Amino acid sequence: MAAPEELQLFRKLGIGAKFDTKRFRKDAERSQMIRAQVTPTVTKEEADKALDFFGNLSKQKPQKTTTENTREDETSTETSRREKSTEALKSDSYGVQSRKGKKRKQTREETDGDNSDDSEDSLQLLGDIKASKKKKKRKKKDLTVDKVEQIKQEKLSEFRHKKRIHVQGDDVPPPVSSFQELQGVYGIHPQILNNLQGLGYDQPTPIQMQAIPLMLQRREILACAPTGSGKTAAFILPILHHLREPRRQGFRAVVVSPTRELAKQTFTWFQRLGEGRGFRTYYIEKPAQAAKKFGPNSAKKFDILVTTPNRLVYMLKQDPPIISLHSVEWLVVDESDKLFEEGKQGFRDQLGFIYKACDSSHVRRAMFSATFAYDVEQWCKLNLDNVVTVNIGARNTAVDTVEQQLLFVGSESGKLLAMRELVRKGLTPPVLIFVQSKERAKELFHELIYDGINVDVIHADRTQTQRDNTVKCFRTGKIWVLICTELMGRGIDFKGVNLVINYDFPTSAVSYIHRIGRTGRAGRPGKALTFFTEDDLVHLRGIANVMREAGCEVPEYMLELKKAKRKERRFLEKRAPKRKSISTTPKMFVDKAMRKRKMIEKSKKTQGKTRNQPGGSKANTQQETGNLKHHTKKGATSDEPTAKSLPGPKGGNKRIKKRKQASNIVSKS
Ligand SMILES: Nc1ncnc2c1ncn2[C@@H]1O[C@H](COP(=O)(O)OP(=O)(O)OP(=O)(O)O)[C@@H](O)[C@H]1O
Repeated sequence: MAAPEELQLFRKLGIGAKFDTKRFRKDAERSQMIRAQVTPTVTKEEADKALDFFGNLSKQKPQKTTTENTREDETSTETSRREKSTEALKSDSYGVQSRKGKKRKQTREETDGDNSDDSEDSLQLLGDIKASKKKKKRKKKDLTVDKVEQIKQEKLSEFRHKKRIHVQGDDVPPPVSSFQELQGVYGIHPQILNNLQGLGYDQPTPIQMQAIPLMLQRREILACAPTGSGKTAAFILPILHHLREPRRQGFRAVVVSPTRELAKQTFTWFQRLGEGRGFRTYYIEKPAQAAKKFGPNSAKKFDILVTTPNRLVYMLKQDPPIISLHSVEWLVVDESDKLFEEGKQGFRDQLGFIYKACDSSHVRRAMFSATFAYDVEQWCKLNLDNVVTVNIGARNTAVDTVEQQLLFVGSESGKLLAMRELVRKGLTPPVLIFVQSKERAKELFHELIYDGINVDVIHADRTQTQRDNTVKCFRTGKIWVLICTELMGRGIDFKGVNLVINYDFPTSAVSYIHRIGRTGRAGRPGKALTFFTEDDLVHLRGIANVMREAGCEVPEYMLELKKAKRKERRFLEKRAPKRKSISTTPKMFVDKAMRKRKMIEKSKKTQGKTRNQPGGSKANTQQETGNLKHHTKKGATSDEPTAKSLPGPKGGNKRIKKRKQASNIVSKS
């Protein structure tokens, strides 16, 4: 600082002169020409520190250069944008929100973490703007990938929700929405897609959407989907894809079904869907015949085996075994809950035997059914490899395309009256009638055929040829009404069955679901009518519940009936109530009809023999063909009396009229 005398001299000399106080501010201040600026004694940092009660500022980074500031601004803008989009994602999800919430929170935490990282990096890399930008870009990309994945998952859940597909398991592949996708993603052979198109399969059904990709990824599955929803194609397609081409390696795929009729139907579907691919599918019709056919090496000609458990086990148990399952890559158990049943009616032991016989290290298993059983699920979870369960819709429900109705008929004789009343009003064929036993099937057949209805019957006592012919005639419309037992309850796909009549009440809700599932298939409409008497009250509640679930009106009292205990239900399932025999036709008429029929058959045989002598083999062939024609013409193929072999229509009609007058159906539904 200059002395005061010097300053005074400076002022005197400077009188009149113009002094640039701005330029020489310091000198002006020193000479006190202008007032010196007060420099704060406390710096900004010091002031801020004093106000920082929670010590936040101590964590603050040092001041940055302009460039750094700009970058930080960008980062904070980006952060807030990310936060905003995360918030947006959070608010637009529904079903996914709860599950994804945690992940989102984590993403946000990661995002926050990213920001601090960014700032630290920018400090470390002072001036190295390029490097910092690169890293930021990568992070931005990572985040976009996460977001895209998240949106994809949400869309997937939404799609599954819409199609009522419920899955349980790890790494479940996304469902496909079209068959074409299967070609794009999995390389399904175009010929198979052509075959699908030829069959009129435009869109996959929900079970096909999910089960096909799973099996194509060689995942073991337990699938449960409503009756008539296309489960057969859902397992046939992946099998055909995995087998690639025919090989001389022996059976590489085995499908086990509970009945011959179903096995034969599945065999036909393998041929239709695999047309043009050259696969050789074998259906065990007669084990003895198969034994001759296979020999030690000849079974190698075949690729796919479709069978019932008993036939296969019989062949496996021969010494040496007639058949080998060592090369099996796919074991499919159709109607799995039925095959898992224990005891006389079930096939659990046989299934166990087959399961063990498929001992290749890379064998995969798939279980399919329309109804769910807890023990099958538990078994699958314990024994299958990383199993995925697929359920379509609610478990153990009937399809809503079937209009269901219950009819109280008072007593056993009331059933026949109700049946005749239905015929009087007019039935639209084809119609399936379920009874509880083969004896009752025969009895009802005798009654209905007497009424002049185009009816036939199928049950376990009939020969294989008779059963096959009956099925064929019903499929082709030559028979309009088919009486059957539980044998036809599962899996059989008769196109366009118009009405299912439960003449005898089913002994369980599961049996009811399968029986009425013979109609209303593949989205078509159908009707189901169930007769009940007081003997059936114990099962009524269960079936009423199934009906209500499917949206049918059910009287409230049925739902309030006493619920049978689990043990009791199990017992009742296996034992249908004893019922009075179905008979209103006097025995005399039935016997007369039988005698007449036998006489006709006998005379035909003798005629055939005399006409064709001595050419024996030719004669037999002609006779077989002749018989077949005769049966199909009349719409009956059995050894039971046919419409024509019974007493003339006149007497029958009079009696029918009387019966009709007497019929008085009491309906409570
Ligand atoms: N994608 C599809 N598009 C059109 N029809 C189909 C499709 N898939 C299957 N179908 C038809 O639907 C009908 C029922 O199929 P399928 O017999 O496989 O049913 P399901 O689920 O096995 O029934 P169930 O439980 O009674 O055995 C068949 O006639 C079949 O041809």
